Amino acid sequence: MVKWLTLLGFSLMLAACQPTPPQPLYQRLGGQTGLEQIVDHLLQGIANDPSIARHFEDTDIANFRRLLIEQLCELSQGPCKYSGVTMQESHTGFQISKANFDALVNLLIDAMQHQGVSISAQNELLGMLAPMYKDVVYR
Ligand code: HEM
Repeated sequence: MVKWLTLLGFSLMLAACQPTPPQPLYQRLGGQTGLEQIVDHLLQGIANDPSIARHFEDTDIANFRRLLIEQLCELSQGPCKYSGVTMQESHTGFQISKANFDALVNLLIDAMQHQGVSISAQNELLGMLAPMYKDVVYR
């Protein structure tokens, strides 16, 4: 009996030591509220940087905000479905440069940092956005 209880005790201890799986990225970005705040901070950064803001002169910003939140939510496995057009379609004709792209990514990093998002979650999201470079720059 004592032997069984000892064994059970060890099993419970081992179970407690198992690393807990990381939360989905969506949660680590702060869920819907977190994403909204990240995007709002990013929009503020865009507004303050004339080299990026000039591209958005004719853009419906409220719609862009809604679509960007939707896209980031879907990418991070949140409960959303992106309803916008492809990255290639939406960026064609804007002649966005590599410097523009890097500047926007830096503003996003700044926004995530401000929101207290962990470095690993930041890198995960950035890793998902990096392949979009070819669809955004010099289209
Ligand atoms: C990975 C980086 C980027 C992501 C994830 C992204 C995402 C998006 C999304 C979701 C939309 C809305 C698409 C739609 O209307 O259906 C959009 C539109 C737009 N993006 Fe980006 N974007 C990125 C980089 C950039 C950069 C670097 C610039 C310029 C500096 C830029 C300028 C624009 C503009 C001007 C529009 C609005 C186009 C319009 O008014 O129809 N984007 N982007």
